[in-house]
Amino acid sequence: MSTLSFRDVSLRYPPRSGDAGRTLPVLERINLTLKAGEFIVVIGRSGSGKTSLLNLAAGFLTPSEGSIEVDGKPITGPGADRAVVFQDDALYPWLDARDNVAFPLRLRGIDLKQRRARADELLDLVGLSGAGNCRIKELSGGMRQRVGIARALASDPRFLLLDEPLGALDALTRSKMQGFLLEVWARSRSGALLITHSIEEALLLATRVVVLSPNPGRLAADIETGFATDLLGGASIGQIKASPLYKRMHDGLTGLIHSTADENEEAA
Ligand SMILES: Nc1ncnc2c1ncn2[C@@H]1O[C@H](COP(=O)(O)OP(=O)(O)OP(=O)(O)O)[C@@H](O)[C@H]1O
Repeated sequence: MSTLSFRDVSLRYPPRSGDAGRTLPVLERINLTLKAGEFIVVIGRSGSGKTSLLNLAAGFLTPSEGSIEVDGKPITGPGADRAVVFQDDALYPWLDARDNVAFPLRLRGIDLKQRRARADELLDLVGLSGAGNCRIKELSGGMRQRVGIARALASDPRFLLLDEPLGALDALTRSKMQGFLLEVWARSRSGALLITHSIEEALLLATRVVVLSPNPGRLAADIETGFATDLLGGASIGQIKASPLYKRMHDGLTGLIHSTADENEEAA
């Protein structure tokens, strides 16, 4: 089974202007393993280092200490085994939906006919059959995010890294997309690491919720949850949110995030 592991990972950013040459410790001694078939959602206060954590997993950043490993092998940069989806869909506006999805296959040298056929399969999977010829500007925000997810799946990644992918959507579309994302992940059998500000989203999507405390970011909690399995099994979001267990966990996480101390604030 594939694993993506943070081993004693610390990250410091170079000094910012006005910081008198001091580096900024952002993450400290993170130990975390994401397995294929798991859906880890990371929450924490603003600035706790969530995006930095995801960028490290993607290989866009290099740890100051420690290592990030896929199946025990340290990563040295981005790779096709890890696909990233951002809040801003980052699609290519000069390509239609099909060619956006097919783009990673083009980079792998797969011929035009084959990659377009695969792109159409992926567009079917994300519920966009028939939208292949659409220009990106003709698609709604939710549709664009689905094209982004289809594109991420094109390289058959072992890990999906999702940075607030639903953050820019209206409440109704977001709620629909949560169910959809869960189904796509379950079918792909990949490991997912998602960042969100929403405790509700974390509880509905995660098999594990990880809480980061700020300044520097440390793991404050790592909690297994079963609501995603309930959703996939046919329970409605309303049923889940009405359950006493959901309410207890929501209250517990809210309290935990508010109580996570910012060392700078404590010292002030
Ligand atoms: N490129 C950078 N150079 C210097 N400092 C940075 C850089 N990127 C982020 N930071 C700082 O690192 C800290 C963590 O940022 P990060 O974006 O990882 O947190 P976050 O938890 O994702 O925040 P938010 O919830 O607000 O998106 C913040 O103090 C931020 O100002």
